[in-house]
Amino acid sequence: MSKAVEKPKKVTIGSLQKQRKTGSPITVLTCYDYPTALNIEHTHSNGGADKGIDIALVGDSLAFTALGYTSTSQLTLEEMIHHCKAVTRAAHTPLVIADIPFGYVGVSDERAVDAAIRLVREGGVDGVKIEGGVKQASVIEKVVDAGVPVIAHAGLQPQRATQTSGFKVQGKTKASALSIVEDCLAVERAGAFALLLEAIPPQLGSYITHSLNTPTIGIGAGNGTDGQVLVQNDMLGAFDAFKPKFVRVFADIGSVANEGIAAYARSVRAREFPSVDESYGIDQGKWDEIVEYIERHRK
Ligand SMILES: Nc1nc(=O)c2c([nH]1)NC[C@@H]1CN(c3ccc(C(=O)N[C@@H](CCC(=O)O)C(=O)O)cc3)CN21
Ligand SMILES: CC(C)C(=O)C(=O)O
Ligand SMILES: [Mg+2]
Repeated sequence: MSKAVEKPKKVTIGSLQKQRKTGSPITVLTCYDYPTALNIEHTHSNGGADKGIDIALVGDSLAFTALGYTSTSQLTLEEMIHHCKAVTRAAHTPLVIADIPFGYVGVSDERAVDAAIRLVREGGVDGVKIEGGVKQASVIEKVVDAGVPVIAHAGLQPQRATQTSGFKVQGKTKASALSIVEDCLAVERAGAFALLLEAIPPQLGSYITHSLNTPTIGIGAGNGTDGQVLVQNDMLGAFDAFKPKFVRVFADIGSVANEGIAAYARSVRAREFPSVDESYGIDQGKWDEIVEYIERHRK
């Protein structure tokens, strides 16, 4: 008897908490559209939770990587929803989380809650990510109360890059490290189900991970967090406008794509493409009859 192909089991908040308890690292990767979501779904072809990419993050980094903006603050909620729809058509097994774009948190609780609900209802995502700490704890609580699971994002907060004078490592002084620890404790108390830590020293990443009961996911936060996240275009060599220190290129599809496109252009110019096999041929006798017919009838 042939073994039935088992549908992979959907990742859940519960399975992520179990991974933290058992020390099985949580894998997170950004994705922005249907093909990048298919890449992530494909990692589950041999299993489910705990096997492939656990969380697909529709990050507002798509402003840079998918839309060519020069800042994430240019990204609208409508654009984010459009990308979430494409992602959720392909990503069925991972938990899918969307960044709430710039301009929706810190204005009024209602504005943030409405944005979170639209991302779930229209974008089809499972939850949202909110940058912030102590000051954003109450809005995180409101979003959670509205029924939308939240990942909090502390340390370097790219939506505040202008206020922090650029994409700079955080938590290198006593005051800064303390304020990040306070942020993490506050968002955990507010009900965030996971915590993303960006661009902090590895010791601080481990310290926070030991201080919380909530799973931590690091990007440039060292090897002591419960999980890791990278931007898919960065780790596939498909984005080079800037390259943070924490990026490792695991496969260079950017150069493969460039080489392929250049080879296509060369083949067209050399009239080497298309070949006979790549054309819809008919035999010459038939064509001769067609030409004769056309010549007789054309005006
Ligand atoms: N493509 C992409 N990758 C990312 O990792 C990313 C985005 N976009 N957009 C949103 C934020 C912005 N991020 C960034 C961007 C740049 C640096 C960077 O170049 N950092 C310097 C350190 C600067 C300093 O500490 O003075 C580095 O060398 O890593 C870090 C994080 C992370 N996120
Ligand atoms: C870099 C990750 C954590 C993110 O927030 C994004 O992709 O927007
Ligand atoms: Mg982001």
